[in-house]
Formats: sequence, structure tokens, C-alpha cells
Amino acid sequence: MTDTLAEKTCTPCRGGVPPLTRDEAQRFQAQAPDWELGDDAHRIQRSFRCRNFGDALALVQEIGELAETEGHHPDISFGWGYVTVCLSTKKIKGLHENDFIMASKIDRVFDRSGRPLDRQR
Ligand SMILES: C[C@H](O)[C@H](O)[C@H]1CNC2=NC(N)=NC(=O)C2=N1
Repeated sequence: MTDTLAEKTCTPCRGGVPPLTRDEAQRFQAQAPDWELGDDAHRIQRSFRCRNFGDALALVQEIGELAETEGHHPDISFGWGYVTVCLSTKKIKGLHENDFIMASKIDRVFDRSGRPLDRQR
């Protein structure tokens, strides 16, 4: 049995590997079903609904700390009541397993945040 994505660690990606094909990305996406695969299969995205601006800001902070720990960095936008996270691997201009590892870890951060946040796809 292979580890779940959330238990893996992002590996340094310095380029030189091909991005995931759409088929490969869809197989990873089955393990991160709340994330939407972009039409170009170059990114995945998920929005989280939050109670207010402060909760959204706190979630961004936690995701930022996780990104620094893993060495893999999402694009994040947020405002009152929402956080939107976009993951891709800039070095290869597409998706890498790291993006799905981060997605699964971000899901865990959200699920364990203890804040009364609703889900939003
Ligand atoms: C070596 C190290 O993995 C790279 O500098 C990382 C840092 N964080 C990164 N984050 C993302 N999203 N894409 C990258 O290509 C990337 N490169």
C-alpha cells in the first residue's frame, strides 16, 4: 500500500522532468477530489469559504507556513470569507506530484483548523 499523498513530502523540483499528462493528473486528482483541474491540466485550484476576513487571513498564514516547510509554494488569493489556492509547478510550467501532495496537506490544514468553515468547491 502506498502512502497517502498527505503523508508524502514534496521533493525539490529543479525542472528537467515533464509535467504530468492530463491522464496522470486525473489519477492524482482522484485522491484530492475537492480540487478542480484547470482546462489546460497545468494547475489545480480549490476555494475555501471562511467565516470572515480574520479566519481567511489565518488560513492563508497556515498554508504559507506549510508551503515554507515543504518548499513548494501555491498562489493564494483571499478576501472577506474566502481563500482561493492555485497550485502548479512553475519550474516545469505544469503539474507535478508535489502539487497534489500540497493539495492533500492543505485539505488537512483546513479540516483540522477547528474553525467553523464551510466547504466550497
Ligand atoms: C528547489 C525548489 O523546489 C524550487 O525553488 C521551488 C520552490 N517553490 C516552488 N513552488 C512552486 N509552486 N513551483 C516551483 O517550481 C517551485 N520551485
